[in-house]
Amino acid sequence: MSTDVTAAHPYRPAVLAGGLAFVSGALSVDADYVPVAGRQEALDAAAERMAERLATVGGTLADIVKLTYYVTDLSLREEANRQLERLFAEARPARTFVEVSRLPYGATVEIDAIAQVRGDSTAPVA
Ligand SMILES: CC(=[NH2+])C(=O)[O-]
Repeated sequence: MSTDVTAAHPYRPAVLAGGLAFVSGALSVDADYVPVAGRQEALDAAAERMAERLATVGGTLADIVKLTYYVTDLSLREEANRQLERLFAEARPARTFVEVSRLPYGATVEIDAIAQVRGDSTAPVA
C-alpha cells in the first residue's frame, strides 16, 4: 500500500518530543482514502499506516509503548487482540480500545501510538 505520509495535512504523521514519538491517528483507508473492506484487512491497513507514520521519525513497532484503537464496531476487539499478539508477541504495549460513532473518510479503524524511539535516529520529520 502506498502511503500518505507526505500528503498535505495540517499535522505531521509523527512528532518527536522528549525522546518519545507521538504518531497521528492512522486510518484504515487506501492511498486514495477509500475505506479498506474486511475486518482483519481494516485492522491491518490501519496498523500498517501507523507503522509507516512512526517510521518517518525513525521508529519501529518494537519502539511502541502505547496504542489507542478507535473503531466503529467494538466487536473488532477480538481480532485486534490477535493482531497485537501477532505484531508484538511478548513485548506488549499498553493499549486503549474505544468505539466511536464515525471516523474520517468512512474508515472503520484508526490507530495512534506513542513510541520510545531508540538509537541514533536521523530520520527527518515529514
Ligand atoms: C486522520 C487524522 N489523524 C486526523 O487527525 O484527521
